Amino acid sequence: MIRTEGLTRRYGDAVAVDNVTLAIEDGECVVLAGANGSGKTTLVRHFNGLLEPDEGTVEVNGRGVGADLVAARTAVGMVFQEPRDQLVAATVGADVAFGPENLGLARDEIDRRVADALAAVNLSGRGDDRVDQLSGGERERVAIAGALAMEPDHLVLDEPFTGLDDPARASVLDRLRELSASGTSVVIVTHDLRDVLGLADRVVAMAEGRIVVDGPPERVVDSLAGYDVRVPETTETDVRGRSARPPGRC
Ligand SMILES: Nc1ncnc2c1ncn2[C@@H]1O[C@H](COP(=O)(O)OP(=O)(O)OP(=O)(O)O)[C@@H](O)[C@H]1O
Repeated sequence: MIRTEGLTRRYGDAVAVDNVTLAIEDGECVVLAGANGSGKTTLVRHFNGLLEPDEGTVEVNGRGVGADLVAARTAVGMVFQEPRDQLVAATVGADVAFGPENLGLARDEIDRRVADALAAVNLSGRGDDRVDQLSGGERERVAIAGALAMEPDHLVLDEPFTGLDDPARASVLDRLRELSASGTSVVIVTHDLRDVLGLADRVVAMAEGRIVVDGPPERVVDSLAGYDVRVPETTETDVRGRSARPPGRC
């Protein structure tokens, strides 16, 4: 579980996250929505200790994040909006293998994870491609694969679908659904719910650093309109489609 209690974070005098208390259960698929500047990224950067709260606490799996940063970063995988900054190796395969190698895993296990992760982002067979020759969307997919290969307890993706084509997006969404079903919590940060609303167990919306909406999509979708987030035009169908799936799963 990821839990924040009274989390407040300021940049200078400006309050970016304002007294947020939030618990994300294992296996829960949460869409964290809100307009630009509402505090989404600032909030999730606390989940693995990239930021420290000015006030309040953050726990992952029952432990304070600041007490063991390595444990928090192993437990919480993150993919950010700017994937370029997250790629570290010359080739696709080496980049995705980088994290698992640092965990000290056996070669077979690393190879399995890399192959699984590349398949999940529709990049099977592209392990030898040079990272500097990839398109922006392909880099985004490599960054997602790198996070998947870590097999974290909790996975946070910040605007993960902007540069992905339809097949890659569908493939990643399928994998996220599988991960959630197997107990990984998935947090998708976005101001555009068109792809993800039908998959979420829960939608949390922020405005001006506070949580203003929190509930299952079918209950809260009508209240999202006032918060500058984009919802599917066929919301009714999507939400009904989602509710036909087993509860508590992405
Ligand atoms: N490094 C920073 N220095 C100063 N102010 C910042 C910094 N990062 C964010 N902010 C401010 O904090 C507030 C929340 O920003 P944040 O990036 O968390 O919002 P967001 O909801 O993720 O927005 P977006 O959808 O545009 O990514 C905004 O007013 C932003 O300008």
